[in-house]
Order: sequence, then structure tokens, then C-alpha cells
Amino acid sequence: MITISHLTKIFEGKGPRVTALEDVNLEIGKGDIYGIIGMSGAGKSTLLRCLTLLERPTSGQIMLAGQDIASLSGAQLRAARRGMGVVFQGYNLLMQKTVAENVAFPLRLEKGYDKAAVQARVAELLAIVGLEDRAGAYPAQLSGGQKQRVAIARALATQPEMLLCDEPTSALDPLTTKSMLALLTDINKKLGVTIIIITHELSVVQAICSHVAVISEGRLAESGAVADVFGSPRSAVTKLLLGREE
Ligand SMILES: Nc1ncnc2c1ncn2[C@@H]1O[C@H](COP(=O)(O)OP(=O)(O)OP(=O)(O)O)[C@@H](O)[C@H]1O
Repeated sequence: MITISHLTKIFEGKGPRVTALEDVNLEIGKGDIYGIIGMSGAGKSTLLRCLTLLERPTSGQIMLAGQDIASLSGAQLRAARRGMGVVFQGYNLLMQKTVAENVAFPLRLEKGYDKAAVQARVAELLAIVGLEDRAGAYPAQLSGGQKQRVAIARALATQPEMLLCDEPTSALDPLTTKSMLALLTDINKKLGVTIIIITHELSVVQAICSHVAVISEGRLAESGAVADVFGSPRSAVTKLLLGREE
């Protein structure tokens, strides 16, 4: 579904030149729950930002449905973005708007959504994330886990094929983490949405991911089915993450 080939991202600016990603090759299949794991500064967020077209790769390709999304602009870029729901770290909710208004926000640009259709879709989305009774609340009145659920509902509003989550559990307590992971699994199963999770937590990958890519210092250390990669780790960084360094 997504084929990343030779993806390189170099930041050049006032400071020193930083190679955040170097020659990353990765294939993410339709319906996968794909974990991208690595230590702090490994390049995970940069990879997510390249995938969501918030950052242009320096070189390489990101093929999605036969198109190199790294080369899109204008209307094509906007169309590709609609196919991806993103849940950012910190959630990025509109604090002056209610839960329902936040979830409705991406629909304002969609064709075929009059007021009644928006209301119906928002109700449907809030039911998916279990927040039917909080439609009129403001983000400040919600817990971290609830804010995250609003962000997920908003990301799903335009029926994306893919949901990308940046550290979806790093700010949550263990119990809330468990229910968040159950929700993401449910969304993957029931809606058939491919999910990409950026995390530094091994337990998150072990709990719900079908596949994993281990990133270290901007390079892909290894990738594959979780059982294979964690069952017989080949790279030093995977062994380190698993606590099995020699
Ligand atoms: N806009 C930028 N300009 C310059 N350097 C950047 C920029 N964004 C990221 N970097 C650098 O790229 C490298 C990778 O950063 P990135 O945020 O992708 O890592 P990460 O794995 O997501 O880390 P963390 O888990 O701490 O968020 C780091 O060395 C970082 O300092």
C-alpha cells in the first residue's frame, strides 16, 4: 500500500546539517498496524512528517496507490492528505470549539456534507471512540485519554484509508493506554484502516502491531512481522530495546 524507497531527509539551516533519515526502505501493507520504534532523536517524527506530507523528503520516493506523494502539489496534494488521518502528539484540538465542532472541522471542506449529514457523521464518529455523551464539552473539560479520542474521531472524519498516530500513549497512564490500544485495534478491524504508530514504547508494539520498523540514527535497522523481528532480533538497537544486548 505504501512503498518507501531510498527516503532521505536532511535538515539544512542556520544550525549544523542534520541527516534525520538516510536511505530508508519500507513497505507498509493495507490493513497493517505498523509500529515505527526507535530511541529519541532516531528520526521517527521526521518519517511521520514525510509520510503526511508536512515535510518534503530531500530524496527518495513514497509511493501510495501508484503515485509518488513526495512529488505532489496543489489539489493532488490536498486529495492525498484527505486519505490520511493524523493524530498528533499533544492532539492539536481547537480549544475554543466543542468536541462535536472539533470532529466536524475536517468535514467543512468535504462535498456532500450539509448540516444534517455533518451531525450524523459526528454522532457516528463519537460513537466509534466512545464519547457520545461528551459532544458539547470543550477540550479543557476532558482527560488526556478523552482528548486523544476526539483527535482520533477527527482524524477519521473523512474516512481515510490510513491513520497515523504520533506517540499515541506516551502521555497516558497504563489503564488508559490499554483502552487506547484496544480502540486502535478495533478501528483497524472494523473499519479496515491501516494504522501507523510512532512510538518509543516496546510494549505498544508488542500489544497491537502486526509489523514493526526499528529506526536508529536515521536508518532502518530492521523491519518485518513483529513475531519475526522481536523473536530473533538481528540489529543491536532491537536487542537493546528488548533488553537483550550482549
Ligand atoms: N526542523 C528541523 N530542523 C533541524 N533538525 C531537525 C528538525 N526536525 C528534526 N530534526 C533533527 O532530526 C533528528 C531526528 O528527529 P526526530 O524528531 O525525527 O526524532 P524522533 O525519533 O521523533 O525523536 P523523539 O522520540 O525524541 O521525538 C534529530 O537529530 C532532530 O534534532
